[in-house]
Amino acid sequence: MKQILIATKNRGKIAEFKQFFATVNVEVVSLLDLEEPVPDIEETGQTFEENAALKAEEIAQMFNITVLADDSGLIIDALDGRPGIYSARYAGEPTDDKANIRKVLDELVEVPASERTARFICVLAIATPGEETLFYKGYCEGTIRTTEKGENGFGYDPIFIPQGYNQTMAELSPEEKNKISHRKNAISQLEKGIHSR
Ligand SMILES: O=c1nc[nH]c2c1ncn2[C@H]1C[C@H](O)[C@@H](COP(=O)(O)OP(=O)(O)OP(=O)(O)O)O1
Ligand SMILES: [Mg+2]
Repeated sequence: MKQILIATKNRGKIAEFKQFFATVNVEVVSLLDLEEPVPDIEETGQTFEENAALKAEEIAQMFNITVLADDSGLIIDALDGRPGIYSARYAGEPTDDKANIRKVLDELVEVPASERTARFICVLAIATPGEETLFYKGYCEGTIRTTEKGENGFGYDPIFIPQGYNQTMAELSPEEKNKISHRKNAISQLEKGIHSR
């Protein structure tokens, strides 16, 4: 079976990529599967693209193979786009999903339902040594609840209601999330060969 190395340590992302790539018979290998642990890559970029490229290119160089990386996050209009590229470390490091959710909900306490619009973004970077890195982008529009709900998924899923739904992303089954998510939409661009830069 063909394999793809994905430069991530996020178990939520890994589970989703396993589902996507199973449909085309590609086995997903992540940084958690390697015998030699790789150090965390510092996400020093100012954009999702820069951080996705940092992760993909560093691991591609390390193993001299093609590598896929995912940099993603939540963009909230009422917070001027925050947490944005800081989504994972919004409440500090090490990353704590529940603390991140609490911080977002605290910052939105005064914000009425009609102004709680947001979107998830996913930028995929594919790096091959000696070649130009390719980027694919996907979004998922929605709104932010005032409390958490649901146990599935990861990250900000328990407070994000996708447009057209009345459940949170964390109440959807993995299959349902994978039909509408920002990650799915980025993968679709990849499959169609529509790179964003
Ligand atoms: O589908 C999602 N559902 C809920 N939350 C999500 C999703 N997708 C990204 N997110 C949040 C989680 C994390 O707070 C940040 C990603 O940060 P990001 O640096 O790309 O990933 P990460 O540090 O968890 O793993 P890694 O860098 O090893 O791939 O956005
Ligand atoms: Mg990260």
